[in-house]
Amino acid sequence: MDQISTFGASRYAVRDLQLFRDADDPGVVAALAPCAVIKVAAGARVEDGLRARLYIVLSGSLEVAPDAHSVDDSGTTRVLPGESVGEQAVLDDAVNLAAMTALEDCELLVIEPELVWQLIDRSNGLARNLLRLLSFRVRAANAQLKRRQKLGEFYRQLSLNDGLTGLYNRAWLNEMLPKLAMRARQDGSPLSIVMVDLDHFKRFNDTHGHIAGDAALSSAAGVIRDSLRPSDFAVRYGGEELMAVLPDTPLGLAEMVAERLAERLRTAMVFPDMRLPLPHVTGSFGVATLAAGDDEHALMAAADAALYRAKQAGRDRVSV
Ligand SMILES: Nc1nc2c(ncn2[C@@H]2O[C@H](COP(=O)(O)OP(=O)(O)OP(=O)(O)O)[C@@H](O)[C@H]2O)c(=O)[nH]1
Repeated sequence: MDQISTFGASRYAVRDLQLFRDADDPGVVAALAPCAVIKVAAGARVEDGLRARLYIVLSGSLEVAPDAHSVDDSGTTRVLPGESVGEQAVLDDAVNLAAMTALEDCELLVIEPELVWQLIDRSNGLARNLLRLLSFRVRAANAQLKRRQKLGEFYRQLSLNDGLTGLYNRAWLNEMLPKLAMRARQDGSPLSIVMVDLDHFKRFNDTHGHIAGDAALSSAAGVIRDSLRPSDFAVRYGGEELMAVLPDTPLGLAEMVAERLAERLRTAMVFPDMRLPLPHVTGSFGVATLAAGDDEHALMAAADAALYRAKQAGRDRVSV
């Protein structure tokens, strides 16, 4: 990163610099003449020290990562001849955290911050160009932020869904059931749940293999998902334990929903592949409704107790 010349003695002209477009009056040209032109070899970092400076690429190209501490390289920009980097750090007098690396041998014009301010005072054209550039940068940063938010939301959704069945998972239940219970208490609306435990599933796995077991689980999950209203939720909260969460649903209606699920499960097909039809699986169902003054733990315990009764009574049935 050696100084090889001054701008005035170099082969470059002020009109080629984007920031100085329509702002190349003789005063500006004279002020820029003593500024350093440096050479940076391909692959080398532009070492800015602790002082922000304005750099304008005269030849070659730079890659700029927004923050030298950032680990991901999404959001890096390529700065081409005539374009500048570092103007924001100069304006707010901050240390330039951007990591600048030469993509090929480069020549850069270096403008010290004091001179940038003097030039802004002197040239309306430069001030206008700077404002335009900053406005463009703000828009680009906002767009990137939006993209990241969307990506974050995508991964959040992913973390709340079960990979095998696509149903909501235990993390979802832990986050959402307390909220649904609180809303039900506040609104005075009934909240019911139906716990489903597949019957003799260990035997099914042992007889037909784990892959067939996975297919049976997916089939059962599909039955639940496809049988509910859009406002209900289907959850896989354990290995072979599924649940329907039914807001605004009193106990009697929840029991009917459970009966419908039991019936559909009895007849649902399980196909791990097209050559091997498998026996149907059945489930035991425990239904409960949030009682006045109770919380989600009491609701889960009530449904669990009902499920236990369904198992004890011979499985493949609904208990309240
Ligand atoms: N294939 C498959 N099996 C699972 C999965 N998660 C849990 N299981 C199996 O589910 C079985 C549950 O067995 P148990 O809890 O003993 O109950 P069960 O055999 O269904 O008997 P009952 O509940 O009393 O009717 C175990 O063998 C688990 O390995 C899964 O993701 N895929």
